[in-house]
Amino acid sequence: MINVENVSKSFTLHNQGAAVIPVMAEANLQVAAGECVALVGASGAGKSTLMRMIYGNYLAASGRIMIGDVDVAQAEPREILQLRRHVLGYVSQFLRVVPRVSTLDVVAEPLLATGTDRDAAHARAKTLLANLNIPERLWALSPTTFSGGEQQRVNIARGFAYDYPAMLLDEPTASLDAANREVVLQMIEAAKARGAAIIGIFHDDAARARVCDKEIDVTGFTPQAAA
Ligand SMILES: Nc1ncnc2c1ncn2[C@@H]1O[C@H](COP(=O)(O)OP(=O)(O)OP(=O)(O)O)[C@@H](O)[C@H]1O
Repeated sequence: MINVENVSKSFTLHNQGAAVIPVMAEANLQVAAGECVALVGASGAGKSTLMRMIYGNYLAASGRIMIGDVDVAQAEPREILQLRRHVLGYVSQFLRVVPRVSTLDVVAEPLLATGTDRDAAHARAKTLLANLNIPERLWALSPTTFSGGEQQRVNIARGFAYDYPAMLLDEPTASLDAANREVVLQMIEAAKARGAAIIGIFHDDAARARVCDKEIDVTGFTPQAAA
């Protein structure tokens, strides 16, 4: 489902004399449907950079990033938006929300955007919010004023609302209490069981060992190591 082939990346620091910093070379990675692959490697090794390239936030300098039959490294912005709506989900650590939109609508939005009717979308959103222990009195409020942990759980509910065939998870269990961590791990297991291809960054070793089928050490993609 996800195929990363010979991807490289460098950053040009325009505010520092246009210095070019190569950060990745010859990155290769395959994730089948129903499989979860963990990106591992020391801080600064390039886990987030690789994930951002797969999501299309950073442009790869070369190589192919196939999500189904779309090459994210070559796709037009319009195709990337379409891919993100129907195929590729991304659960970041932080919630980015438009003020004044209710929590229920924030969570239901990916379903409404893909044609689910309002009642069914809201029913699904309510189930997710209840499972993630967000008190019902908060559902009509914007999550802008919620605690860090509440915002993270709203973000997870939103990220899992639509059944994406491919998902990117950036530390989905960071700063969750034990009960909510367990809920999220079960959500990841359920996503795998329905056939989602998942790439995750997990600093929680036990969580990674439980839900991931293999680990890819991105240190192997640093330009010096690949040369
Ligand atoms: N926007 C950017 N501009 C310049 N350099 C960047 C940029 N983003 C990342 N880098 C550099 O790329 C390298 C990889 O960073 P990245 O954030 O991908 O590492 P990471 O493995 O996710 O680290 P951590 O575990 O600390 O989050 C680092 O040397 C970083 O300084």
